[in-house]
Amino acid sequence: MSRAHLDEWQRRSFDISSGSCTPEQTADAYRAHVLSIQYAWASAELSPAGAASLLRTYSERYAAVLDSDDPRTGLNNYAESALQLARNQKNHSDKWESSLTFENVFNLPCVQRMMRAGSKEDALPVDPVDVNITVGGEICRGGEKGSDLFGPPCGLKREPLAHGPAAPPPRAEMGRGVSNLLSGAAEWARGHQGAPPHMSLAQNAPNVPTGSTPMFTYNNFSSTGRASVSQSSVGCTSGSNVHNQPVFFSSTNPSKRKNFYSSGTESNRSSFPSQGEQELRGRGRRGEEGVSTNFRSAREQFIVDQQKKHSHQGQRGSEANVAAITKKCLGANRSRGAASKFISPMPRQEEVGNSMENAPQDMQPVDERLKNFEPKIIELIMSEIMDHGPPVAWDDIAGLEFAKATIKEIVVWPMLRPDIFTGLRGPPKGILLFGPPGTGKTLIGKCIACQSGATFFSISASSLTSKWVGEGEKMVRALFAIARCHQPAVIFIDEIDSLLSQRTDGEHDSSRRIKTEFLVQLDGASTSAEDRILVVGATNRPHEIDEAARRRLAKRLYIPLPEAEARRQIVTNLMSREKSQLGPDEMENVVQGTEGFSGADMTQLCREAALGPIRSISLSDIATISAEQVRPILYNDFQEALKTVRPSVSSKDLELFEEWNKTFGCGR
Ligand SMILES: Nc1ncnc2c1ncn2[C@@H]1O[C@H](COP(=O)(O)OP(=O)(O)OP(=O)(O)O)[C@@H](O)[C@H]1O
Ligand SMILES: [Mg+2]
Repeated sequence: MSRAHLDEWQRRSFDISSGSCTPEQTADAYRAHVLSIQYAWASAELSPAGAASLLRTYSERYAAVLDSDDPRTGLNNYAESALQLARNQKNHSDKWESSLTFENVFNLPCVQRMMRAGSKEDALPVDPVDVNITVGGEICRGGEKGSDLFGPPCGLKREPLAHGPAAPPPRAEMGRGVSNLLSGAAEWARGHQGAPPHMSLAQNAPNVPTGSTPMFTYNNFSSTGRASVSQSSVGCTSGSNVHNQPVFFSSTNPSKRKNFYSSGTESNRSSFPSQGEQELRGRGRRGEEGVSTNFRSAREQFIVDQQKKHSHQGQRGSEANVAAITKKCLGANRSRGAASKFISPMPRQEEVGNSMENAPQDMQPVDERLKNFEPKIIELIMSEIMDHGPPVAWDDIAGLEFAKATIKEIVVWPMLRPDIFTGLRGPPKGILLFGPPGTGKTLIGKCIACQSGATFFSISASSLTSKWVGEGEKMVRALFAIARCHQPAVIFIDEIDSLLSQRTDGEHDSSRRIKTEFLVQLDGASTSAEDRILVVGATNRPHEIDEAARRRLAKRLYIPLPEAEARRQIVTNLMSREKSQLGPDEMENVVQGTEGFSGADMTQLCREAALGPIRSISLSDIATISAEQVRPILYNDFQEALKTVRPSVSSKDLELFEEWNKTFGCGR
């Protein structure tokens, strides 16, 4: 060990053995010893055996200081010290002071209302019953039974129920906090309005009209069971509003806890509506009262669905409206991410109401052929899958002359002159664009969308397959049905391999059904010969496509890597939009140097080269330099870019595509 290390070691050893150090200092010294040993061992200043022995010794001593129960020599009381420190810290809430005082709390409208209600023996004009509890058929009131659980609000006088109206409690007794005051006032008021004999626990200014039935009753509730009931999710069948808030219940006896949830006489139960009904009624009431409810449990939804199923035809329109209002995102336009807002798949109560009244007529399915489809599916396809995107012209696609000519022949002309393209000249129902990644398949799809004049449905396979079980087939059926209503139509399915991959034994049933449905639709079994619907699929994994699907996608066009001329065109196109100086020879060199590049690789190369002029600016100038002062893109930038941008398609992959093209492709 070096001399400096030894000095340090010595000093710490004295510290430890002197006996005058605090446990913290001793622990620090041991810890420092351990680190020094680790360091010396790592830098080979100590033999492994020596290091191991020292480490063991000092780690044990260090641990002994940490774990010691003796507050004088050990650190085990560190938590206490930490708490002590934390206690001394002021936080924001310490500075907060309530603006409510004993005086002004009586001026609050709700308190005034309660006090008026109490004195008039009227029903309380305040909101809901939050807790209705029968205890063994007796009246259980705070302070009389289970006072710990349903204890009286602090400082409130209790009046027996049998007593007539009494004066409001004195102010001085109500002064221990607003919540106590409110619940206390409610409790007090309850005593004067002839509450039913089964009910006597009110936390939130309850209002229980005579004859109301509690949702839960408790027969065996013991006064010794300690529990705190804040506000409860239990409701009553009266017209009261119900707040869904938790019951916090802790009983020393588990059977009591069970009784809390399950007890209730048969007669009680038989007179109750089912819980589901109650929940629905409760929610219906909430809807009437304008309290928005975003959440529905699966059970509630099931009940609603059942009701819908059995209701009359007129409901269909309202469902359409619901779907129209509940705009969900699917397919390419769906925005995702942490910041994107969650959209519930269910319509909110108020939306249902509004939609029935306000939705325009055109939101409803107009075509007879669509009447068997759920409006929400129709709306999804109509609003999200039809996609026109940014304009792309045929000239924007470099090379690929054969593919472009074929597509024009199949897609564009028949759309323009359906009268000529009949019989044997009729266009195929499906075409497949296949080839290595980044060669322009999706670009062609966008171009068809802009140039064909047809209604264009751009749908990603995932938006069909990721739907709930059973929805996928419906989506496919609806897609074709809608396309039929909007002829001429092109259905473009990017990455079609994920939808129509070969069927295997182990695959999920739902994806198999989607595939089958798609094949049926593609086959035209449910479409007539006159239908002008073209399916265009694009894939870079053609060998994964099911043979049945392959047959139906009759025109299979290979979209190869761009040839020299096409590469030149891509660079020329992109450079024409920038400030660049590339002589003909230099251009030729770039073209020759990019053999095997895809269209996407070429684009990437140009982007990289375009950064060259920026990189040549010094850091101090970058903030101030004007756009005109940035030098043009030069051949040198391409040379530099070529050092980092590599072709993304391997020659082995290329062979596979060529092979597949020879076997199944329709090119020359
Ligand atoms: N022939 C081309 N002409 C002009 N640009 C092209 C061409 N091919 C590719 N590109 C460029 O590459 C980008 C990617 O192309 P595109 O998305 O169409 O590839 P793709 O064949 O669909 O790839 P993938 O199989 O991976 O989906 C395009 O946005 C375009 O900038
Ligand atoms: Mg693509």
